[in-house]
Amino acid sequence: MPKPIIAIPADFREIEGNVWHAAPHQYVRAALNGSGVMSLLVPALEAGNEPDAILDRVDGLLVSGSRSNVHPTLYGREAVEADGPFDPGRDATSLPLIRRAIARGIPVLAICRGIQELNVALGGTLASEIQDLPGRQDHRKPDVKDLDIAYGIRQTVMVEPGSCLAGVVGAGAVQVNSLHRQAISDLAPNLAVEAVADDGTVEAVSVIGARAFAVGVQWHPEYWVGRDKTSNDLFAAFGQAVRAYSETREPVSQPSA
Ligand SMILES: N[C@@H](CCC(=O)NCCCC(=O)O)C(=O)O
Repeated sequence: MPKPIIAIPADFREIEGNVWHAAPHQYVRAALNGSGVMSLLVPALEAGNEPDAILDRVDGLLVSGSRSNVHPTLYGREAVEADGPFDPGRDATSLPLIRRAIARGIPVLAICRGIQELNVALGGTLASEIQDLPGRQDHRKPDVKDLDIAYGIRQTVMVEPGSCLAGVVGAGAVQVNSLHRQAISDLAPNLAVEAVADDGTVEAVSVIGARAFAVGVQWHPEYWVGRDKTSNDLFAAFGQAVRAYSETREPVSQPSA
């Protein structure tokens, strides 16, 4: 039985003077080693992607982190300097894929920028530079080159008892990392908060009434898959949901020759 396949929306990135569609290896590695699934990257196009044609061919959606931010016009306000950098191709690709995957009951795991896209895709808003807001801690990526330090586990989040996430990683205090400047502000109508940080920052959500696994986390479990139980449990649960969906997915009918 071949491994199921998930889609990962790529970033539109300038690398060595050219433009690439790229995603960090840590997500592909976590999907393979933690979920037992293969990954296909979806190019970050402002136009041209057809979400349902993509989703017809995969068994899950993994929405990765990125240093870029969702454009504020997508949640009803004008952009200011603090809201950048932007990636309109990523926004135009990721948000429709999220909406259609949830509507079709395709498993979704959304990480960091991904939880922010999930919230915006379903009608919520974001706050920028949250470390400057009263009472908020500094959740930003540490300015170091060593990735084990940058992605170091350094904050406690409280997982809501009875939540979807509690069923995966357990309720109560969980130790996670933190690499973000934005966070959920107005929660989308059909999202439920599943974990919060000490300063009230929303750290995890799930889709109310979702037909399949549909969870977003503000931290980066993908980096520690294979070395951290919480990370392992989250990707294992995503993999289980993807395999369950793959057993029900209709093969794509090829047009007759
Ligand atoms: N841009 C958003 C989301 C942050 C995020 O996804 N961070 C992971 C990438 C870290 C990096 O490579 O810089 C925000 O800042 O809130």
